[in-house]
Amino acid sequence: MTEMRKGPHRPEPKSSTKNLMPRGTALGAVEGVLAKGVPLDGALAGRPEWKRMEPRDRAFARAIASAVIRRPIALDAALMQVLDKPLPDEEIKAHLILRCGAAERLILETPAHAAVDAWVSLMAQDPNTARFKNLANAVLRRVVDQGKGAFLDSDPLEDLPDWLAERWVETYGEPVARAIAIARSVPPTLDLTAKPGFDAQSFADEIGAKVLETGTIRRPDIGAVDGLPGFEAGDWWVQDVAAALPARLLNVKPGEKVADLCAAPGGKTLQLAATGASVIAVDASPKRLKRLAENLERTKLNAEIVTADVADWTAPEPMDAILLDAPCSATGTLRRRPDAAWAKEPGDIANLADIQRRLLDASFAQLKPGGRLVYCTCSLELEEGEDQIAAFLERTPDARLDPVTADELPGLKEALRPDGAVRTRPDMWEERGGMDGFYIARLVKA
Ligand SMILES: C[S@@+](CC[C@H](N)C(=O)[O-])C[C@H]1O[C@@H](n2cnc3c(N)ncnc32)[C@H](O)[C@@H]1O
Repeated sequence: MTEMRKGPHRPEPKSSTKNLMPRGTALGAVEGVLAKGVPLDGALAGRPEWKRMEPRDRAFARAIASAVIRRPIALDAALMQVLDKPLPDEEIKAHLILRCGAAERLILETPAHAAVDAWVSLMAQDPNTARFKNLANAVLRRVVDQGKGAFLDSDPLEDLPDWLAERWVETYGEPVARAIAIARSVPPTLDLTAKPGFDAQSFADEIGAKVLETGTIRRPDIGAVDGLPGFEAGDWWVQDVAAALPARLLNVKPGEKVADLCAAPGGKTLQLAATGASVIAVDASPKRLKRLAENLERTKLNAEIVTADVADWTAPEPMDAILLDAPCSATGTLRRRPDAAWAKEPGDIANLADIQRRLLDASFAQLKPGGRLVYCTCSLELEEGEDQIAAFLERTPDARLDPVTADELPGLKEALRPDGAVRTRPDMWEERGGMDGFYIARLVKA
């Protein structure tokens, strides 16, 4: 997913005023996400005009929509400094237009002369909102001067669905929960994993990036990934710094028989295949496996692809090593997918934990004695991580935790739990742009 950030990679709207199409697209998408829980990608691509839009306008629409979805309540706090009273509850569309306009002014920092007329026109176009057009004009002209303080003071925890914010406060305590919410409130970095032997430092210098201690190449701006040098050659792939850890911690050696379970779209399969191991990639989704196959082709790496439910899959022979990246609530990735917060419900977590339990038992059964399994989820919820593994160890006498050591996590000791499992959080490496929240445990079979 690409999205606009401030700085040199920021796509500007094609004309300074009245560029209505991308703004109208953003408005429709925000409505889909916040009111109906539709994923942002689907809400944007589902707009009839999407196919006709130029990449620049698409990026602009996505940037506005993402900005609103990250900070809806903070934007309301700013608007309330200018409005005499809130809009009536039923004026959903007018409210969303004000939020979108305020996001452009306050977050994307579009000057009033380039943004306000367009939002006033969108307000005027719809007979249901037309009577708010003068209000929109006045509010969006003044929202920076009068509302910026309230925007900056607003608590990012309030921009999350209540049940999720409450959960994080209960699990991690309020200061950490707030730090996680702050990490979600700004656009993420571009993180790349390179093939072994690739000159990551020269590449990083070329694209204005840094090589982090764990080997990930990180650039502050996402920009257009397929335009970067080395994309066609398949020298690297997009992968969050924390998402790159599980495959590394499996310590795969050339020639080993390795299964990547729940593999698609394949970031971790590529890492495993690049070690020279013999890799089987299993996933239940043919559509996602197609992307995995394309990724293997682009990077010129090899893995056997199997379409199957991991709960029913039997390995052709006992495996030396297994990576299980189980389906999860993905609450650790909300800084990359801020819209996903509205697509979840509290009950999802118990259902997913149940699926993870079954997949974990089935996966462990495919290991040879002495084999190792890395279990991971990109979730911040204990039921999908710490609690899941504690229960597994209790019911599985031939399993033990193989503690990860501090030198396996260069620069990231804070992610090491006392028991040797790993817990990353979006607020870790905050000054460098954070990371996805992952739980990772390495298990060994007796
Ligand atoms: C977290 S994603 C995997 C991401 C992937 N490992 C990567 O690094 O690109 C979870 C995957 O599990 C797959 N999945 C969900 N339930 C499954 C099941 N019962 N059997 C096999 N795959 C399943 C989904 O299709 C999805 O691709």
